Amino acid sequence: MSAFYHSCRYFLLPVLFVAGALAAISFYQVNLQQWQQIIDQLPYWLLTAAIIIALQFNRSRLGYLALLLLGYYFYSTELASSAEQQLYWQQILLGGGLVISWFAFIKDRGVLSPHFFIRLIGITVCMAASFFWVWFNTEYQQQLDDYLPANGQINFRVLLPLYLCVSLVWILGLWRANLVHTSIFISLILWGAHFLAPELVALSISMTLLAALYILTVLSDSYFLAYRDELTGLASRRALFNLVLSLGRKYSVAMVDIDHFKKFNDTYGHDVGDQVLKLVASKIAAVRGGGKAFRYGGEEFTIIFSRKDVQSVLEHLEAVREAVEDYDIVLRDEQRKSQSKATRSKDQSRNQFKTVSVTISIGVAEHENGETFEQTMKRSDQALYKAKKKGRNQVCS
Ligand SMILES: Nc1nc2c(ncn2[C@@H]2O[C@H](COP(=O)(O)OP(=O)(O)OP(=O)(O)O)[C@@H](O)[C@H]2O)c(=O)[nH]1
Repeated sequence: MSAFYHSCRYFLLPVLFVAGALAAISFYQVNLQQWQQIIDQLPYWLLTAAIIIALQFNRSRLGYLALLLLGYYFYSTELASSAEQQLYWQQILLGGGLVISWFAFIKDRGVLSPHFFIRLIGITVCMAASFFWVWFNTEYQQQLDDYLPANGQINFRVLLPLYLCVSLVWILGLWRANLVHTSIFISLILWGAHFLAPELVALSISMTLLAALYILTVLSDSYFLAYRDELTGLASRRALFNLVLSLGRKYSVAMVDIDHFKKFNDTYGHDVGDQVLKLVASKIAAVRGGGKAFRYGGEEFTIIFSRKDVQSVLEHLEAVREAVEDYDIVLRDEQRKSQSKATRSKDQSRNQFKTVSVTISIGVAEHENGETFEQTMKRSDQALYKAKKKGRNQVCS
């Protein structure tokens, strides 16, 4: 998966999705008014659900964020008068912004662990820092105005840390795109918008959206963990057996195995073996003819062709075999990281990149009437064994 595709899928897409939802809500705002009472209660229910689900699936950062948002929603709708909120809006905006941003940089940890106290201390420090920052800027406003350029007005100066946080979290989101991070980034934007442009989105709407986003993030992340192979990004064996339940009578199963992979691992090391597995997996995933690729386990892959007989899939499997055979894999030289820049450019000029290549063997079988999936798979395994015995790097049926 290219880095661009990755950041589109895990960062830009959710951001656009939330922006689209907000646009739709503001478009239908008039129609929603009759549901106002329910909408005002929704954040309580959904944020509570988000806390339970996030903690259940060990996504502690989203759990804590949902808890803090729930607390803030209760404070602003039930506890504080609007005069009190006006008085401390900068501190709360800045403190909340710092907390949300800090969450983007830490890891999910167990709730019942010493990390819980570290999170509490962190939240307290963020709030204290924001109170101090606002006090400092107000107290020394005159002196700061004298020394700083004209655009260093009080509001801009007070909120400067927030702007920096948004930029940092945004950059981190593009670089390390994942759904939890994107949810944190969106929380930061909606948090800022609530204070700086309150007319844009009602608090109940933004809280409801965030709670829904957290729940979706946790559930889809967990689905991904269960059904995707972490190393190659292919669907996992569990996903394969899920798909089997929906297969009709006509399908073909191909088993793919990298040739002499043990020797490869022994020669180049397990890390390089992992790199090669990833690259081979990307070639297998590109199979045409409606094939769906899975990592079966180790260096074995399975391709399922629904509604296809063996004769019609052979050319596509042959194309995959050729693609792997023709692929010169350039190895990342781990030593290069520790070399000086000068040595590295000398190495490059001597063209010292190491390239390797591997081959794969494939066995394929077609489902026959009365057979279970396991039996068809066993026959494709036997065909794979035949391919290995005949000298490897070929497709057998
Ligand atoms: N690097 C790496 N190696 C793996 C992984 N999973 C399995 N392997 C290795 O794959 C190798 C499989 O070797 P074998 O099943 O003996 O077969 P082979 O060497 O590929 O030989 P043939 O199948 O007979 O061509 C073992 O050395 C495993 O350690 C993995 O995730 N990463």
